[in-house]
Amino acid sequence: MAVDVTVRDLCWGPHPRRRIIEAISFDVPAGSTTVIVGANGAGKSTLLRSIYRQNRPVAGQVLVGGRDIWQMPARDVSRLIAVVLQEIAPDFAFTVREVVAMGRIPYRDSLFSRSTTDEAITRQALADFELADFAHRPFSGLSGGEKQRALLARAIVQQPRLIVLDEPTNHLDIRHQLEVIDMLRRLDLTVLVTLHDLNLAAALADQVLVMRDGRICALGPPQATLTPETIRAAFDVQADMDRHPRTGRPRFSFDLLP
Ligand SMILES: Nc1ncnc2c1ncn2[C@@H]1O[C@H](COP(=O)(O)OP(=O)(O)OP(=O)(O)O)[C@@H](O)[C@H]1O
Repeated sequence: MAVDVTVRDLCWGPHPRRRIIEAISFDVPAGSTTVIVGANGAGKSTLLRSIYRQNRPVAGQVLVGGRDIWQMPARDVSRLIAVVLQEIAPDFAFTVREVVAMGRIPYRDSLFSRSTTDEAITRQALADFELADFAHRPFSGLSGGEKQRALLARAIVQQPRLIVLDEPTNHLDIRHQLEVIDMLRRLDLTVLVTLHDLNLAAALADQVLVMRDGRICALGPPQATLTPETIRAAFDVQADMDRHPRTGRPRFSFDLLP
């Protein structure tokens, strides 16, 4: 079951005189999708790190399902939140099946115990993500897109209530990008995701959070936030917008400012 997320007055910086994100507040209703967009260096990944319990905030709170994640044991958080990161993991000496099965670790009594439930969930995810044919190949031998799919499958077998994804479509071809968006739309989970592609963001989001220089510069449904004015303010580009013929959602093409 999905959980809601509340972020209040969140600030983080590497040392007291340098803040990278400042006074970030927003709510993500249970089961909804919030897409974070912003220029390179705007602070998107830094914001996510405080939400999935990597960077302890210097001020503010992150509540997931009403609980402050910085007051919870790490193991409990790992049953609540799954993370798919932008950096492809270094070349593990593991097979694809082993990498996907790692998502079950928060449910194991010991690192090496494995239940038949773990096996069944892992097998299903390998099939759902079209990874069954690669299951026994080394993870390191996969293409960038195949690795990304394996890391998504690992997040899903974790059976989280909230999934946090940093640029999950980065290495994917257009069909696999659309499949990831479609999968995220169908998940019965709360989704928090950064995307650089504003057309994908508009297609997926219930809510868009636009960041600029470590702060929120727009927050709300895509029709209200992904406007040429906001895009110009956040990215310094000119955006021409029309509506998608089937969904009515915003659709863009871009140019450098004259
Ligand atoms: N631990 C750190 N120490 C110092 N600076 C940091 C640290 N972490 C992040 N930064 C800086 O904070 C800024 C925001 O980085 P962040 O990775 O959050 O941006 P982003 O919006 O995710 O960018 P991109 O779209 O390029 O992935 C960058 O200038 C980065 O160098």
